Amino acid sequence: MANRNVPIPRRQLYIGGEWREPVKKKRIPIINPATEEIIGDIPAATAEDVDIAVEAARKAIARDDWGSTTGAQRAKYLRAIAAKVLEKKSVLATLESLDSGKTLFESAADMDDVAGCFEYYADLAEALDSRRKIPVNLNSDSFKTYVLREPLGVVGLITPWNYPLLMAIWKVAPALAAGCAAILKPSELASITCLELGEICREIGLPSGALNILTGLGPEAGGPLASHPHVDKISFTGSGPTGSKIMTAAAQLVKPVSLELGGKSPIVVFDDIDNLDIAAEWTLFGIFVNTGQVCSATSRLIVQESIASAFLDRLLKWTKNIKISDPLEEDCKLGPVVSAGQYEKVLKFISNAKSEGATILYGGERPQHLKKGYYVQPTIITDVNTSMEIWKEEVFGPVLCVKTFKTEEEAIELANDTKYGLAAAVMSKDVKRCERFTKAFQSGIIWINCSQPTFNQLPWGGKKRSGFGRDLGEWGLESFLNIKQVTEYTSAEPWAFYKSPSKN
Ligand SMILES: NC(=O)C1=CN([C@@H]2O[C@H](COP(=O)(O)OP(=O)(O)OC[C@H]3O[C@@H](n4cnc5c(N)ncnc54)[C@H](O)[C@@H]3O)[C@@H](O)[C@H]2O)C=CC1
Ligand SMILES: C[N+](C)(C)CCCC(=O)O
Ligand code: NA
Repeated sequence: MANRNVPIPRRQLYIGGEWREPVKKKRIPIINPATEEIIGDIPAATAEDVDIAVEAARKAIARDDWGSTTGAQRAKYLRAIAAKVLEKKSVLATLESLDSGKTLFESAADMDDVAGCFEYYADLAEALDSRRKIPVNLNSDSFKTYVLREPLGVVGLITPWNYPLLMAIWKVAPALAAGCAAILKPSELASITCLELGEICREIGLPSGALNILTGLGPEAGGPLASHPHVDKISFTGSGPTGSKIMTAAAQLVKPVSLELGGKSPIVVFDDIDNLDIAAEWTLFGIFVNTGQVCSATSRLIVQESIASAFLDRLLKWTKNIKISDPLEEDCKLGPVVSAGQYEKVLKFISNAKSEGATILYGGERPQHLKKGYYVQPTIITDVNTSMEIWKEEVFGPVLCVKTFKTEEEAIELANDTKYGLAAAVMSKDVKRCERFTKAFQSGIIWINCSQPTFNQLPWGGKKRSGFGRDLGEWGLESFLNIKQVTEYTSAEPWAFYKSPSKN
């Protein structure tokens, strides 16, 4: 087992390049979901701190050392952060696991992804220098013009607990690459690694105020950020109801938002697959990785009737093989869910499914061998119909529900039978069929013969109730840029729209 005695640093808010005690001096306990113990605390920002942070961010933009940087200069900062993340990888990964319950293997992989994301946006920041000013030919003798891409300004980044540092970095890295000044508000359920990012920024000498980190409760710290008149954009990842509140607050000021809001994504498995085990493993990974707390989790298995019983049989064998333990234990593949609230919520979804007439084929309870911690067995639910809660609502836990189909048309209808539209997966060796599904799926992310692999280069986001806007790729950078057209009258002749008074 990894060292669980990694000390939890006691931090303050990171504002204007310094650690600063919250104005109201409040703190929130940190709970380790594997032990239910309080292992430290984080500062709790309120509206007063949001004001100070917004001011620090505005100053950063007004100062040459941040506001006048080239993309190449910002790329140096981003690469320095990436290098520090890798240098501190083992401590950061342990802290992430202690805070969120994520397996140590996954936390370590997240830290690699965090560093990779900073490096990717460092490249894009450099490329921005040559694409900052785009000439546009007007075919006009009287006008010349160009289009500028500039930083949008001060941006608020409100992020969830399921990938505490990684989800923050998906927004922080492009915001800094674009030249914005950012205020990050991570989730109160898992903020440790985001505060450590503050220490990294201090160590590498990121200009003060370019990134500010305000931990605290959603309504108390996130709310004032979303409604702040001097915050130019909010980028949010989290639940639908909170996304809707943020959009409502932002709408009062016509502040742009981008929202990434979970889903109930389908995985469709056809009987033409060559290898049941390969398909079974992807299906499992799609719902049990990170204990199912993934917005893009493929939580609805739609399997062709002809192979359903053989496939479920295989799924069960693989599921029974999943090691459930303290996330710091060697080879742990399923840790606890993040909090007591999430634990209750997941178990309630399971009991509601039972009372609505579904069958708990496997799991559904807390594992017998773990007396403490917010553990839930990997759970597979069958005899599901489309009016049940378990078919319709996002569980955000290790719970897969299963339906069978006969025809391709039926499979498409079931796949799209959801208010969400984040991701969708199809498993088939028929290339044409996979193309038909790619077109038919109503979502932003399509996986063919896999589920969940994610790349920095590719746009991440959904449609329908899964939100709008895209993180990652060039789209993630665009969302932090303002597009400015510059038009110049170059003719020596008068405009001659009005009658000239000198001709009276
Ligand atoms: N799509 C996704 O990636 C995620 C989905 N969820 C789903 O949401 C459920 C609730 O989890 P929560 O942690 O409560 O998610 P949440 O959506 O409430 O929290 C996400 C972020 O929003 C902040 N926030 C909360 N209320 C706010 C407000 N009024 N104004 C501004 N910011 C606010 C939170 O502090 C956190 O930083 C989960 O059970 C899960 O089903 C949760 C986290 C991530
Ligand atoms: C694809 N993965 C698992 C790396 C990240 C999913 C991000 C999310 O839950 O929003
Ligand atoms: Na925690």
